[in-house]
Amino acid sequence: MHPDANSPSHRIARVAAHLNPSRAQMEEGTGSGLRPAACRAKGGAPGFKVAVLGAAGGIGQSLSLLMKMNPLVSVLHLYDVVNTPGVTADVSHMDTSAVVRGFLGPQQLEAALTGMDLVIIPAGLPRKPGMTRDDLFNKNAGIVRALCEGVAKSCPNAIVNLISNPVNSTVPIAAEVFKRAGTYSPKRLLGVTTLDVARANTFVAEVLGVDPREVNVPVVGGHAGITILPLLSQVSPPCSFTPDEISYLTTRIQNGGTEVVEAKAGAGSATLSMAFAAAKFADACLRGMRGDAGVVECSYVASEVTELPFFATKVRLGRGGAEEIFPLGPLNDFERAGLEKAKKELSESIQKGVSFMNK
Ligand SMILES: NC(=O)C1=CN([C@@H]2O[C@H](COP(=O)(O)OP(=O)(O)OC[C@H]3O[C@@H](n4cnc5c(N)ncnc54)[C@H](O)[C@@H]3O)[C@@H](O)[C@H]2O)C=CC1
Ligand SMILES: O=C([O-])CC(=O)C(=O)O
Repeated sequence: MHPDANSPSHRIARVAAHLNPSRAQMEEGTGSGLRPAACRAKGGAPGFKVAVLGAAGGIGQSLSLLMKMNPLVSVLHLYDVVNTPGVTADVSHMDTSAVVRGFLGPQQLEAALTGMDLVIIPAGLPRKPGMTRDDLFNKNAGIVRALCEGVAKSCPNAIVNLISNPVNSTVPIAAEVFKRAGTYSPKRLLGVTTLDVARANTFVAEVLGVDPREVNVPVVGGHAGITILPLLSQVSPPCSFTPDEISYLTTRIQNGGTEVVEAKAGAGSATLSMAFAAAKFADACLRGMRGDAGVVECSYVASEVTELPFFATKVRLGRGGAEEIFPLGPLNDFERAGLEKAKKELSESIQKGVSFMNK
């Protein structure tokens, strides 16, 4: 090191270079929060390395903020095809310990993913009023395939939290990508259905007149319309509902996404509640990866609970991802009928994802 390298003027120059990475540096991957080796502000407490793919989007920005607040995260990589320099500069000013780095465009995907422990994927188009989640398939299938190919290449052992819709089909697509790359571990691929549980907890708590934080509703099946199956007979703490309440709650939980899409009237779908749900699920994954006992969340995973290859139920999260998949438990007649309808639609969505990869 030059004898003056630690002089006040040199230190200021170093920090300034870090704070204002030029767009050219960002495009070369030399800026974007990559800290100069001699910079004192190393951050980086022990913890996990997490990447958000689609970090400049409606979900991605709030999710990046929430992951920067998570003390289990030591390094946070923000990747998108647009606007990551701004989001990265912004989030990096939060005085929490995670070191934030931004990555822009496919030529930086490899750098964004190398060394990551957990990859969260909210990249892709959201719905507009009148669309189903399946209407997003044509655009989002290719995005998910390309990003998962990047995961297989650069961080094959990372746990993946997949948010991009239609989740019922994008998770099977991701599984096929990993199988082809020879990196597939069913335990490490988790479709995020936490927002269905958050909505179910909220709406049930409203009906019961209690704090939603005290309520836990298992939601099984998948993540679209009738495939979203709240098990109101298994609510914790135990409670009972009238037939009208069951009908109202089931419909509202299944249509929660559409309720937001219509209220936003063309400006997108759930982003804030989704970022909250994704951050909650990612935190549960990180606690499991750390070795905490008894971390259980609902998730859409490879499963033998039904005859379908993928299904959402409660799973126990551990060091390797979904370590244990819990059975459905006792269902009442209403839930059994709902399950049969859900399975029919789910089966088609799974097949659609697999066929996309076999084209
Ligand atoms: N699983 C769930 O419960 C939920 C899933 N979603 C889904 O999440 C996805 C994202 O939603 P929003 O954030 O509202 O959309 P958005 O349009 O606000 O953001 C999407 C971001 O993805 C980026 N992107 C597009 N192609 C990309 C690529 N190849 N690589 C990296 N980034 C790319 C875009 O540039 C954009 O910044 C949608 O598919 C939506 O349907 C939304 C809510 C709930
Ligand atoms: O409804 C949508 O399109 C977004 C979504 O998956 C949800 O909010 O549950």
